[in-house]
Amino acid sequence: MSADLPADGTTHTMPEPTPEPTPDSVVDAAAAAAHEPTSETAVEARSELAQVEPVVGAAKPDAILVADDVVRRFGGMTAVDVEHLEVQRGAITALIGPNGAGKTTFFNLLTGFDTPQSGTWSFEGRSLQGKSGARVAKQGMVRTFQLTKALSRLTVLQNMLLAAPHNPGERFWLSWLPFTWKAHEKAATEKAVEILARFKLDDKAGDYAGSLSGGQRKLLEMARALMTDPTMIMLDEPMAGVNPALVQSLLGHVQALRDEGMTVLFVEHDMHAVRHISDWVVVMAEGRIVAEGPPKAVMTDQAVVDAYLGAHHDTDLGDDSLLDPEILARLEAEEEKR
Ligand SMILES: Nc1ncnc2c1ncn2[C@@H]1O[C@H](COP(=O)(O)OP(=O)(O)OP(=O)(O)O)[C@@H](O)[C@H]1O
Repeated sequence: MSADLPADGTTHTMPEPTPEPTPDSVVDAAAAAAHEPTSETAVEARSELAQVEPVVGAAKPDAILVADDVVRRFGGMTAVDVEHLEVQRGAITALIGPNGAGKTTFFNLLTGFDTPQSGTWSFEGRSLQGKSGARVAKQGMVRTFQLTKALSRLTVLQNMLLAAPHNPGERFWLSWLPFTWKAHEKAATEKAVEILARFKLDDKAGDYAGSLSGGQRKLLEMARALMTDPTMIMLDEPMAGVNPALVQSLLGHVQALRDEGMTVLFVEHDMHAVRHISDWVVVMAEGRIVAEGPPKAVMTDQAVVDAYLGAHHDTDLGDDSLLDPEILARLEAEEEKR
């Protein structure tokens, strides 16, 4: 992780232009949204989750992340009080809830960017308690960061290289051996360009990250995380501030990660972004998990409706107008198949 990243996991964003929808982004979205699972893990995860009872704290057949009694208080206020959560391997799990529900705090705790008053949690059977964000990432659980001011002054490629693991240039004694870091830099650059191409950002490699549109920044955040070949990717509000045309493309990219066998957990407060792509939805309100289950079941759960309506009366539980009708039809057809 870069020293430029804030230690407390907070984020800073710069004002950004809203890009016009382009035919390319829509075509790209259509291709991505039509993506069918290609990994056995993803197919298995789906069918295993279909057998799980949608109750809070439900055991998962193949849990990759397990959290118990995680409590975080700020002064007298309890921001997070999660009794038990299991996240299924190979699936997309959405952590949703109204503003102030404790999602970001819980996310920061799990990824080593904040410390709870109590609690235990483990990833692939190994405890993550007390481990720093960098150690958590080394174990294969990698989170995205919103572009900080410092990172936006670097080029897209420099951002990617900063995220590369085991950069020998960072180690004093290795920095004296040019052949070591040159070979590493070459390999890292090739990998970065390959990942950027996947997100159609390769032609932006030399541009300042701060010049990217909202949607392109989100893609760069995902691309950076992939530099470490994670087993599980944790996305921090992947759709926030993104132009509707690119939302579809982003959803497709998130699905593609899952369909290649990665486990995805993402935090989002907007329901519409969640219901078409998630295999499982976990809902937080006032620090606690109030519901979990498949998207359809969760959206009609009274505790969820109450939590959202209690937090803001004008919350829209699913604005499909953000989705292109053709993409929406495909997503709905996929949902039906599940
Ligand atoms: N560093 C902090 N100091 C004091 N209170 C905090 C701190 N961080 C979060 N909180 C409080 O904890 C509660 C949960 O906040 P959190 O940001 O985790 O919610 P959230 O569900 O992510 O909300 P949003 O969707 O608005 O981002 C809120 O009441 C918030 O004000």
